[in-house]
Amino acid sequence: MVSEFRSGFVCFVGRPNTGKSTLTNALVGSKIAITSSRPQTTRHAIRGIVSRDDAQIVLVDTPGLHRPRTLLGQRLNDLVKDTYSEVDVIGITIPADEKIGPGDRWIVQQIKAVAPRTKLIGIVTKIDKVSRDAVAQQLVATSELLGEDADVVPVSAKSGEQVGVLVDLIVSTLEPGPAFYPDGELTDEPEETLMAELIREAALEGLGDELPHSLAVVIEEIVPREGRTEKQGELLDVHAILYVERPSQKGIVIGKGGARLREVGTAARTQIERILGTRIYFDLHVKVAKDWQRDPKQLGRLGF
Ligand SMILES: Nc1nc2c(ncn2[C@@H]2O[C@H](COP(=O)(O)OP(=O)(O)OP(=O)(O)O)[C@@H](O)[C@H]2O)c(=O)[nH]1
Repeated sequence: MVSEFRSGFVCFVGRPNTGKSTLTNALVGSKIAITSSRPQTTRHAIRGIVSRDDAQIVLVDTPGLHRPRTLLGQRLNDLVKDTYSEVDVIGITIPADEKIGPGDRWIVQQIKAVAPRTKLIGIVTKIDKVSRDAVAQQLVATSELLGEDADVVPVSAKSGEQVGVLVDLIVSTLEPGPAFYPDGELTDEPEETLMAELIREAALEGLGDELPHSLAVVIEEIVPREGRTEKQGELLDVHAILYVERPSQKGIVIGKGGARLREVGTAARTQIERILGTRIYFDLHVKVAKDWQRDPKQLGRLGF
């Protein structure tokens, strides 16, 4: 019997340095863990996609949860908590080589309070760093921390040991559902797609239903700015075109005196700089591509 296709959203949560990023990369494989598309169900960045014949796991990024000291910290935490209740599975990362402490307990408490129905998996990371006995002890401690309902799995993202077991476990906890990304592939040009998608998202922000299917963004060129000193850091000049279907839509996207387009650029730039860690200068243009939605050649050119 062929089992039903399963899919869902997963995020890794844990104290800093517990191996979340390394694990993400190990799961996603060589294709780097940046991608662009954000499905409707979550407002948070996708870090990677694990695609198999029988399942698709979408790894969602969350900034870390911190003990809030400021109002801004509180707001950030609220955002993170939204993610906890939106995802299907939360993997709590506990390093094998460090004792479970108040920081771990606080995170688990928060998650259980905010997202009581989200499935938890305890992931004991970095098992290559300690003895088998120490791993076993940490598994027991993690199980006590999370409660009986939670599965606990040991893994080394570095050696790859148990990575497949973790994927199997995650898949087994997901509900039947479709692949969110049809071919399951991450693009070979993740940065371009990411930029295009974030610009598109920013341009659609706050607009009604009319525009969404009529807007495509093409990154024409990414050019490193010359003459930057090491101290200034890299700056990328990014030339992008926003294609709309009708002249009336062009006005909407550009806004009065270009105000809206500038906002779009700023919003997308802020996000992209955060994700890529590189400064960006956007040169955005809006063009009308008549009836492109019905023209297969145009569609192809625009990456649809
Ligand atoms: N030996 C070993 N080291 C690991 C493993 N996974 C991660 N590390 C190391 O642990 C450190 C932290 O790993 P990250 O993946 O950056 O941890 P993180 O949880 O994403 O950290 P933050 O981004 O600070 O939250 C890095 O130096 C990794 O190389 C592992 O399986 N084995």
